[in-house]
Amino acid sequence: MESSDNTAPPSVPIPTPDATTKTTADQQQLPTVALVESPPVLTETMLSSFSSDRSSSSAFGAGLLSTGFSTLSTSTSASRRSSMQFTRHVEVKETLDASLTENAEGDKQLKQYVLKRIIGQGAFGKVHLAEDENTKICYAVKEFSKSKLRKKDKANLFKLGPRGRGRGRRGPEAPSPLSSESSPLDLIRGEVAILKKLNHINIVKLYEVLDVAQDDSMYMVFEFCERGALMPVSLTETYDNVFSDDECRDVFQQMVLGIEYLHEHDIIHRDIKPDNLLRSQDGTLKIVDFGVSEMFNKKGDDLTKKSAGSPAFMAPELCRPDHGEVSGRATDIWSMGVTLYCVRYGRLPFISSNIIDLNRFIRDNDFEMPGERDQRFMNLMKRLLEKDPAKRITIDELRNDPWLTNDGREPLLSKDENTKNSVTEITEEDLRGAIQKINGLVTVFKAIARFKRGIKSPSVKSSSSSTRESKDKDFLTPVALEEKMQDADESPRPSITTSEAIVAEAVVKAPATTHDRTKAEEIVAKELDQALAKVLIKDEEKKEDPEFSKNEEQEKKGEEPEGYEMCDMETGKCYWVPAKKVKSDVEDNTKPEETSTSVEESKTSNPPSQEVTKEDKPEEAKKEEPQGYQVCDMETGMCHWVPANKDKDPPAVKVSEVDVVSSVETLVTSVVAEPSKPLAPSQLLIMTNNSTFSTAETLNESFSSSRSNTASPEPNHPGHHSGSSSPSQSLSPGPRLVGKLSRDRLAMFERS
Ligand SMILES: Nc1ncnc2c1ncn2[C@@H]1O[C@H](COP(=O)(O)OP(=O)(O)OP(=O)(O)O)[C@@H](O)[C@H]1O
Repeated sequence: MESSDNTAPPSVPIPTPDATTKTTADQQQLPTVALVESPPVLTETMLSSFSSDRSSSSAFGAGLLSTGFSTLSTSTSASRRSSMQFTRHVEVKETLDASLTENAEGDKQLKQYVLKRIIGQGAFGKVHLAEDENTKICYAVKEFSKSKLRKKDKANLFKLGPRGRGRGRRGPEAPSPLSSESSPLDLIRGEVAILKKLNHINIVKLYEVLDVAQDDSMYMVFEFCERGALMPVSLTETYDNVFSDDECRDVFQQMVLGIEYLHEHDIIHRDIKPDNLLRSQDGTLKIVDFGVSEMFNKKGDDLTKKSAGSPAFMAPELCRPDHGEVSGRATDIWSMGVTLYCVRYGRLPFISSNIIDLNRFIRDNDFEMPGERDQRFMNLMKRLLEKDPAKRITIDELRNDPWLTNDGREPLLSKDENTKNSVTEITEEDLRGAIQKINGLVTVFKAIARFKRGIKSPSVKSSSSSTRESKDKDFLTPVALEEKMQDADESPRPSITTSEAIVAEAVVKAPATTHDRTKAEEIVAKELDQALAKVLIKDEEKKEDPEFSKNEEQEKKGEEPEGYEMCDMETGKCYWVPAKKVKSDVEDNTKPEETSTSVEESKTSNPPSQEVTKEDKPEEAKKEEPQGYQVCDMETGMCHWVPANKDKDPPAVKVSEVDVVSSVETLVTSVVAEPSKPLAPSQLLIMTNNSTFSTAETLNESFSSSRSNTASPEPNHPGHHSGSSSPSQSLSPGPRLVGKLSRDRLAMFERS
């Protein structure tokens, strides 16, 4: 790859680990692989300022850049458009033997990077502001939980097959992270391989990848984008601090340049949204997060069947279950259109309180631009948000758009100049070399073992003891909560399900958790431990199960245990299902279920968790209307069939670890994102057998009234959408609605 070192300021050498004052014994023992000769010394922003843009470099010195967007000088944006985008290609370092130490000030330190504070939270870990102790240059260090990544990756295996595995997906020949040669870092190898190849001012620069062998974390060191994300996006609120016409144009031009560069090199980003567009101190836009990006090996090929990205930014052609192949370039352009709309108006063009309606709106509805007076902007938006991908504006057409170029007064940098820092095709060797491997399959088993140990935590108490003890505590256990609710209600009340109670219980504690996700997680983790004791197959039972013991032994020997981990594709939460159990559970599921009135009963007659498919529903096979309902977690899409018994109270819902974990995950997200509006227990999404959505509360009401009227809820065939919207459809959407949600999950909802 072309390097423009001659344009960069002189390098300040960074000491090798040996010379680093905080070198640990571990670092000395284990080799650091693939250290490169010229380490990064300056952020991309600084480099471009020094090399190509005198005005922004002086602005940097004057401290102008620490203020808001309005400080962006015209000369800076003009120079972006017209001068060469000097960037310096820096090799990405790979360090497999990093240690997390503590320095004299009590700050955590990873090699020369002193972790100063947390600046963000990603799906797989925190993002830290770090300072290089030698150069004093700041970086954003993104932490990844290996176990979370692995679970997600396994889930992707079920969902997508090997081609879709690993962050930053690519060709079918990508080695499986579970192959015998795998290392934990293989889980991000695709993303690293893509990032290593990119060299553009509007794309975040990756400097180093580090694995801390002895714990669950690995790290990616990125250039620090001082001004963070472009803007917050909310499903419910409008962001007031919208951008001026010039600022919108500047942001969009930079977006177009960055995406043109990617597309020209056959990389589809697939998750363009304001959250993934950060800004450096001088207002330079940086496209980040290549976790779901895809690189196509064949020139011009961009057809993909995959769905990824954030629902509110997804193109209409992706908003259909089982959509066929779509053009990845066109979907990126749609997302750019939604992003431009957000930047201009401070809100989303398509808004709905639930994902199914949102998808319908995106597919079928027009968007509005009330008060917009610039006809050029209106025309551009219509071409960006064109429902037919074949008619949608292309990047080449965008280059000449009257609004984007301000009628030719502010032209873009030429395509040749913009794309000349070529990306060479990622070869198999690149991919394998993206991160050097030292660990083998052992690591996989360690991760599984760790996960299992997590389930069988010694701190888990028996349900009775935990219930008794918790009465003394300042929060309610599920059982205590249930009792309390029943006391408060004169009429016999349908049994509150344990998963709801767990959520409810954590909600009780939620106000105290405020924005601190870590605290919230700690609190719910404790809750989870107790809850798991109630809902999981007991350890004793497991130990008696010869298949289970066999698996344990196999694992100890380092052999692959028989069975599989069942994972929620979105959250990556998994649990282990021994091989024999799988068979019997599936058989069990084909038999008509007894109505169970307690979690204990349901636990013995059913597997801890099974996604409900048509085949699973017992009565459907007999072509009878099934009596009962599905309980679905609106976040994960995990569903359970619960048979109804008209003469009795509605049965307690089976609860699995997956339910609990994902409920808690949803709760944590909600608590952290909207501490003032924690999820109520009734906000668990329940899909009744007439396929309308209702909350636990409305369902309970409907059962109560059906009992008093001795009439059962009208059963319709599952899968048939009534079309009527129940009041419960106005469920709180939760912050995740604008987060990532896979197409498959929506399909699952719609099929149900
Ligand atoms: N290079 C960076 N410079 C400054 N802040 C950053 C940088 N990268 C991430 N952040 C901050 O951290 C937050 C979380 O980023 P991150 O990309 O990890 O989250 P995410 O979108 O959930 O991605 P992922 O799915 O990959 O975990 C961002 O919103 C941003 O505020």
